[in-house]
Amino acid sequence: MNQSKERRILNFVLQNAVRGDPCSVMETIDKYCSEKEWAMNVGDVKGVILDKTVEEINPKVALELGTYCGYSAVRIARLLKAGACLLTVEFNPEFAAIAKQMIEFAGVQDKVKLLEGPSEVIIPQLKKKYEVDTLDFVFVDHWKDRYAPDTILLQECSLLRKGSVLLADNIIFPGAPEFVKYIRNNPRFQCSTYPSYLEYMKVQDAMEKAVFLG
Ligand SMILES: CNc1ncnc2c1ncn2[C@@H]1O[C@H](/C=C/CNC(=O)c2cc(-c3ccc(F)cc3)cc(O)c2O)[C@H](F)[C@H]1O
Ligand SMILES: [Mg+2]
Repeated sequence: MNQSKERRILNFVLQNAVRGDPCSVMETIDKYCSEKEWAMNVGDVKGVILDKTVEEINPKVALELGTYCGYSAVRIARLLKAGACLLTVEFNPEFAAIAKQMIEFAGVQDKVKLLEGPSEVIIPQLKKKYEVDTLDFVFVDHWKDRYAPDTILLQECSLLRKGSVLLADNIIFPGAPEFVKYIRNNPRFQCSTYPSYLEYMKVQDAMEKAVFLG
């Protein structure tokens, strides 16, 4: 049966990127997805906003919702200090398998734990099963209609502490209107919007940063 786009992206990385070099993996994915086949990685433009947010927070424990091919997992993990870790959640087995190989090829596997399953199941397991106390940083990039319910679930599971930072992708395109309405009207979050561009396109997009006030 014919290969998936995600499999083609992984193969292009395995054949063209430098093993153990996260930047090389990111650049190679960006090259493939801007020149050959578009894919929904956060990309090299919004990726700089992600980088700056991660560097500012310097998280010990980070969570990502929606691993996809592992581009942003590699992007985040490369910036994590010794002893810090990224938990990334993906429920599509094919994507999870691809992301696992992508993360290992990039050499960041010691900083990343890929949790295969739906966020609504994994989030309530983070404390007991994955020994998480609270999350310092959450990158939200899965189904857009799940951003708000999962933000509520994170609070219900006491996974946010005063100062925890959420960064949500695609606030403009495809958009996450329920999330924006929820988070900007919620006195427990201090929100800021970062206008940018959709990955690999001259289309406006934005990221929303929301700091939990406790
Ligand atoms: C709901 N719970 C989940 N649990 C675990 N993994 C999940 C869950 N939900 C999804 N996943 C997993 O998270 C990923 C989903 C990413 C969704 N991302 C997008 O749709 C998305 C779309 C565009 C886009 C822009 C222009 C255009 F013309 C068409 C599309 C751009 C973007 O940057 C995006 O992030 C993965 F695929 C899915 O299995
Ligand atoms: Mg996205």
